Amino acid sequence: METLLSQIKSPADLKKLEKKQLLQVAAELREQIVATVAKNGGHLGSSLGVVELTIALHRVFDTPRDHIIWDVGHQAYAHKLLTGRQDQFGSLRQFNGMSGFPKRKESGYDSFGVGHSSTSISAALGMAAGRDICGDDNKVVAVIGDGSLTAGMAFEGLNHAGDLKKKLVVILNDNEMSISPNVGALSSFLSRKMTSDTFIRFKKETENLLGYVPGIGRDLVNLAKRAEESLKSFMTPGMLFEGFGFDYFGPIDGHNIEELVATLRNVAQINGPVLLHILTKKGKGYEPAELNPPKFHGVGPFDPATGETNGGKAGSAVAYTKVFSDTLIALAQQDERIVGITAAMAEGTGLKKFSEAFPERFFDVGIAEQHAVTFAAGLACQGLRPVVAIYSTFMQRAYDQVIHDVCLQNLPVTFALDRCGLVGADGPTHHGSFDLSFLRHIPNLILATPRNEVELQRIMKTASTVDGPFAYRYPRGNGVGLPLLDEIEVLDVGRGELLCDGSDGLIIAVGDMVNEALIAAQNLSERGLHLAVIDARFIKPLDADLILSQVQKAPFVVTAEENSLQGGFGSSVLELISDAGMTLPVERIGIPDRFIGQGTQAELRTQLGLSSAEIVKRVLQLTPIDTPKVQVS
Ligand SMILES: Cc1ncc(C[n+]2csc(CCOP(=O)(O)OP(=O)(O)O)c2C)c(N)n1
Ligand SMILES: CC(=O)[C@@H](O)[C@H](O)COP(=O)(O)O
Ligand SMILES: [Mg+2]
Repeated sequence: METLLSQIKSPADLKKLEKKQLLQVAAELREQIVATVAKNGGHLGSSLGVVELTIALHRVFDTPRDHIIWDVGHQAYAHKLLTGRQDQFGSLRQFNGMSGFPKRKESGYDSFGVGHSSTSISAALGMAAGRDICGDDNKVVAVIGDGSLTAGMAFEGLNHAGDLKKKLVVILNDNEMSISPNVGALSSFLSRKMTSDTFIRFKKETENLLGYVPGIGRDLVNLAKRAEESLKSFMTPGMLFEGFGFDYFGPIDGHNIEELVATLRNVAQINGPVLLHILTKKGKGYEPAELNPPKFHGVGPFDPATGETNGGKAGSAVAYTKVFSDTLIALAQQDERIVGITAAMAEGTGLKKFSEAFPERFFDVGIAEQHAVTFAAGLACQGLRPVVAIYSTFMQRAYDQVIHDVCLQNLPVTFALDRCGLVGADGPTHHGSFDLSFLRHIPNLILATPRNEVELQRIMKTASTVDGPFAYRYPRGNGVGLPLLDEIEVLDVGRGELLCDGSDGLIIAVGDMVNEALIAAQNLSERGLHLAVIDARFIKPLDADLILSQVQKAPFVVTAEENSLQGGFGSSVLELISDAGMTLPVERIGIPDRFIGQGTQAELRTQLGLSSAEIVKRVLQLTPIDTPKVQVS
């Protein structure tokens, strides 16, 4: 039977439907989203939570002339399905397939590209201001979640919007969840917990105070009691947004399409900034996601009938995140100065376990990477040893804080950068391709990356002994399967490791690429070429003695890293060689100077030549003609 959804080729078709048919569209959208995410993995709960909102938005607004800007964009699956992309939806998050986030290149309906949080209000305000300069009259709507509203950037946008007074609709999608339950005073305020707490305290204090007034005390108390109800209704989340110069409406039920449509029609007419507060349930309509929102925030393939995932990858190797998590707990047991900080990623970074082991020494600061770093600097000033666990891509947000607040003052803050290099299906917004480049030139900062899980343990232990800033980065996925250490040794800072000797050429690698280098060296030695392999381990300080001593004997150097070639590890080796006055051919393997798409990590690494095969190929290109003729595998 043909579904209603399949008849919707664009929002114009949605507008033609009867009101009563919209519930069926909502159900069909949910079915399609669950079926596709169950196969491909993706951000399920957030998308299910805004199905009704998405229908209402495309009913009321004239998209794409009117702009909808989705914050983070992980909730935009229904939007994609209603805007002419049903045929491609099966390729969601696949190699060369549809992006999991709004992307301007993908569709004219995706008004703003996104993946990182809290940009929607600023972008929408820019569009509204641009519209007015150009004399247009299209409408602009930002949709932001309560989690994303915890970032300073969202408030920078609100602050400016209240000043510019442009015609702009901001929809606050409040489900009381970030990835984990949302945190912070703002979250309490929105959920009215603060309203009632504050109110009760206010009431008690007032009663006490008034009760003491001689003669008329009791009357005043009674008067105050009569004012109670109006006072209560006065203390709403609206006060906050009205303070920013917005007209506030809500909260309304974000799953009631009729109410949403009617309210949106009204707020769309208001000639200034408006905030519409809607209440939704993350995972709405799919029970496993409603019951366990963190699991279904971003989930791998699962059985749609039960919600069961396969419980992790086959094999004995442990995920780097878990190694980080367990090792940090072990280190913190020995050193009570260690505290853990996350910016709303307790699950993803593995700090959840730390928070259970050391609740007093753990901080979830909300989606506030900049604050996380400066907060850590403050803790370090107090003699503590903060470990800030942030995905490489999100650390981009806190660049100045790393330099100005931590490194300039040489404070002992450790940065644990998970998801370095290529992360896979989240694609270009989330690859951690740039961290070596944006960190390696910062004075005082030590920068290291492990080739396997045991090395991660050693680097972590080393970081815990250093009295200054230290960053280490490790990839998404599993280690190589080594048994973990109970006794972890401290490394010499800046000391690399010669893993394989040879004089026919030199490969210097970091991170996972060291393992590829070893495979390549083995392959080449079977062909009669004997290459030395160095695991530089520290990108800063580089092990100049080791590297230059090997460079002296080598006819050429190949560097390998899973980081942007621009200003990355290979560049640092080039600088070292040049500064030493040496000249020899240097080939650099790494991520090229463009944004990399989505796919599995394996697909992307093959596409970009981040592999032993590519190292072999480059070596053979550099090797003099009279070496044995060999086949490139
Ligand atoms: C700068 C940045 N930090 C962290 C993240 C990771 N992240 C993605 S969604 C999310 C929670 C968003 O919560 P909310 O805005 O309330 O949306 P919901 O998932 O509840 O719909 C987080 C922390 C991100 N995308 N960008
Ligand atoms: C949308 C977002 O930013 C996060 O949900 C991110 O996708 C998580 O990535 P991991 O799945 O690697 O934890
Ligand atoms: Mg939320």
